[in-house]
Amino acid sequence: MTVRFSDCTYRYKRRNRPVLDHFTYQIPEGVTILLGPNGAGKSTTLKLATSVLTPQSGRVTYEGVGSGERAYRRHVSWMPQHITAAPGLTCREQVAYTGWLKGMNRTDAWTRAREALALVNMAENADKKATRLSGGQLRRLGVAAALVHDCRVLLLDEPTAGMDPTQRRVFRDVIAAAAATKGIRVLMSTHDVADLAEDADHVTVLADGRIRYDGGTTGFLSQAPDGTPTGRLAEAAYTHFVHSV
Ligand SMILES: Nc1ncnc2c1ncn2[C@@H]1O[C@H](COP(=O)(O)OP(=O)(O)OP(=O)(O)O)[C@@H](O)[C@H]1O
Repeated sequence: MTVRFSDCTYRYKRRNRPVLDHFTYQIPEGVTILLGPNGAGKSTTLKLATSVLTPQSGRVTYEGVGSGERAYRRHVSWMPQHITAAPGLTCREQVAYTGWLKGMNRTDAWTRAREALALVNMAENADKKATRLSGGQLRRLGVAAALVHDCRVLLLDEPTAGMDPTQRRVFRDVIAAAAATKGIRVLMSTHDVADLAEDADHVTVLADGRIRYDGGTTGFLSQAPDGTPTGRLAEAAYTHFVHSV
């Protein structure tokens, strides 16, 4: 049960070339990182999957439900790039409020907000004002808000941008644990090739709107040239797929 792109073409207004041209893809199981150079089409792909954009031709579906339908958004959730702390609300209130906006009743939203915060290691901050969180904590609050209802697919567009290495590690551990606990699929774009590829289950590399690699992390790393130092395998494999095809 996943999000599928079937023969999708998307072109921005006033651009001759489509960003995605007859693009077919499905979000794999577990945690997938979406890599690609600037302008490759990662954000466009994620925006189509979130239903913010609609393809001019082709379809984006979850189990046959089109991305424009209300039911689609029950299964597919996303974290915005910029999380805003709601003034005056505690973390639990902010997450519960999101649940309520998504159609949950107040009691369920309140209970599930506590569970979602625990899932992202924020239980101890439940009663803290959201405006007092650090940047890394605020993104985890964003993940809790995205997970407050029972979604099956979670989309994240460069969620670790601007984080320091420690925050990045905490964040991706949280995502991996949440994905495993809830059995959801996660698609996460990133430029942090070096330290993320080794943690993901799956890697998709996009360049010029085309998929250059879509497979397991081990297969991805194995494409690094012989003799590449261990710490640089992901970067070397990425360079191979982006520049040699
Ligand atoms: N609103 C828009 N209007 C016109 N062109 C756009 C718009 N948004 C993106 N583009 C163009 O579409 C192409 C793909 O952009 P997209 O943001 O999907 O790439 P990306 O892989 O996410 O890039 P980055 O890594 O820089 O965020 C780029 O050439 C970009 O300039």
